[in-house]
Amino acid sequence: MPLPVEHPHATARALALDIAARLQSALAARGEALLRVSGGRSPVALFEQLRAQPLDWVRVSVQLVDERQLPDGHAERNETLLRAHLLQGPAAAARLLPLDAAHPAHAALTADVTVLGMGEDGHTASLFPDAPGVAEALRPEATPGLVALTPTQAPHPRVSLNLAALLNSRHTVLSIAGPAKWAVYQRALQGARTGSDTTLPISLVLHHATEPVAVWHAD
Ligand SMILES: O=C(O)[C@H](O)[C@@H](O)[C@H](O)[C@H](O)COP(=O)(O)O
Repeated sequence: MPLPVEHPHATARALALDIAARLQSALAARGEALLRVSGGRSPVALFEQLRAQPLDWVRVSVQLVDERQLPDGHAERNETLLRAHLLQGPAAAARLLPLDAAHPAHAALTADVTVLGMGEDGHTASLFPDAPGVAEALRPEATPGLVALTPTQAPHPRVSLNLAALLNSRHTVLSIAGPAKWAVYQRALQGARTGSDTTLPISLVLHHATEPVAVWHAD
């Protein structure tokens, strides 16, 4: 397991600049780029910094790592958040790849950058430790794909990329804020050193990543 690279006292602007530089390199190398992002509440500031970056957005695809199973346009859908805060201004030209069973190939793509969030229960994307069926979704050797999961402690049934799909990324960012999430990350890192901690799904990302995960921690 490569040790994570930690960025303490992180700002949304510094993370946006780092991500934009990586997308720019991908565009230069391959002519297109895939950015995977999380939903939840935390990424709004990042999205607003990122959308203003001078990239050739028309060649950038964006995909969520998870979605709440709610009607289109619902305020609690991650896509609604993404459209309101990232796919605006220059970034409105980016292509949003749907995250649904009708497009299984999208879940198997290699991302250039994946931005993960984390809950205080150690979940990432919608891989909640208490969700029935999560063990299969957390098998690193599973075929990269989409899973349907229903957490018991969080609202809404979800669809999520499985661990194998999340790991399919040239660069992985874990973006967290506040002391409580920092403490959970520290526990997950401890577990990642042994590889046995399936109670904190983020620990498995840290353990199985083949490149160092970049941990951006805002105070
Ligand atoms: O749909 C979701 O809920 C997310 O993708 C999820 O994995 C999120 O990143 C964490 O729950 C952190 O969420 P907050 O940013 O709201 O704390």
